[in-house]
Amino acid sequence: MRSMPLAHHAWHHTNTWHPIFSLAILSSPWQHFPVGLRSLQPPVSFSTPRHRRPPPHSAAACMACAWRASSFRLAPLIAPNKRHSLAVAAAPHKAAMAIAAPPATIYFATGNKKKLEEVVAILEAGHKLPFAVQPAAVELPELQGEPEEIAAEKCRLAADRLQAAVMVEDTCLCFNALKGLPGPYIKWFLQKLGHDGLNRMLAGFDDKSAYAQCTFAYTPGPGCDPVVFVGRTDGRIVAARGPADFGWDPIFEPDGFDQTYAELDKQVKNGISHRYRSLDKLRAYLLDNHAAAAATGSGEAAA
Ligand SMILES: O=c1[nH]c(=O)c2ncn([C@@H]3O[C@H](COP(=O)(O)OP(=O)(O)OP(=O)(O)O)[C@@H](O)[C@H]3O)c2[nH]1
Ligand SMILES: [Mg+2]
Repeated sequence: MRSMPLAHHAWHHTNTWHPIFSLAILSSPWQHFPVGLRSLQPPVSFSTPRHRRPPPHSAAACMACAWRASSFRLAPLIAPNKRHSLAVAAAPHKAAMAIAAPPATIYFATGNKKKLEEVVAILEAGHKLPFAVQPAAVELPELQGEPEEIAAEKCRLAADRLQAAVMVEDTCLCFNALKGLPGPYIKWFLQKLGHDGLNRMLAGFDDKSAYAQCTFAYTPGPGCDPVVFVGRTDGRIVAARGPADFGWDPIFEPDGFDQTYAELDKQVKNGISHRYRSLDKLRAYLLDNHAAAAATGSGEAAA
């Protein structure tokens, strides 16, 4: 342990499980998920460090850590939590390592077809990516906590399930009068209350302002801590207008428009949406890493 570089020490020993996730998972539909996910139920995985290699391992031998090192140096837009900051601050040996190129295929794991449609449209409309993004229909648990932590954990679970590079997103609808609620719990509020009920939640408030927030998380593979990117679009909650084929689109009117998300042309929504804003940051991050890896000659994208 004494010979373990400080960054690795920080990595392995600050990467502890937040109890709120264990509670969420124990009390969620998680229990019914297929074997790949079930095998991760507490206490097996969640009480143990998330890095699968027994610490301490050689930093040079760990491409996962090499990737992390490059991502921390190259992506100031990432919203690092305390653990990340610690790892970044204490990563001198990592900085010396080669930059790993993004994998050739990244899976977008979601159980929501409408999200998938928008992600595909947003990616197709922007800079061409030097790697493939493939959909993976994976049912992921609805976790509790802060949006960044929820997205990161979804990402870890999906990467474990698919044994691949994965991106996921988690979407919030936040009412300012309710200090950000329903936030990440909007799915349940929408299911139980519908558009009218969501409007009625604000009946006693003058402030109808709200924001839609999307948090993308990406990991190059199982065992690697995800990086997260947050995008937000401000607006207000209105009586439902427009097609009701995607969630709460009919009751969210983005600032600067007199149409709801549902009424807006899809291309317009995909140019201003919370999803566009976070996915655009992830795209920039992946392109930067790809360019940096190419510049250092550290390699072709791995399969
Ligand atoms: O009107 C909408 N416009 C959007 O742009 C949008 N994005 C997500 N949603 C809904 O908000 C909840 C998020 O929950 P969520 O992030 O957990 O998604 P999900 O469970 O459907 O899929 P996933 O978690 O498998 O990816 C779910 O009810 C989604 O249908 C949206 N509704
Ligand atoms: Mg979900």
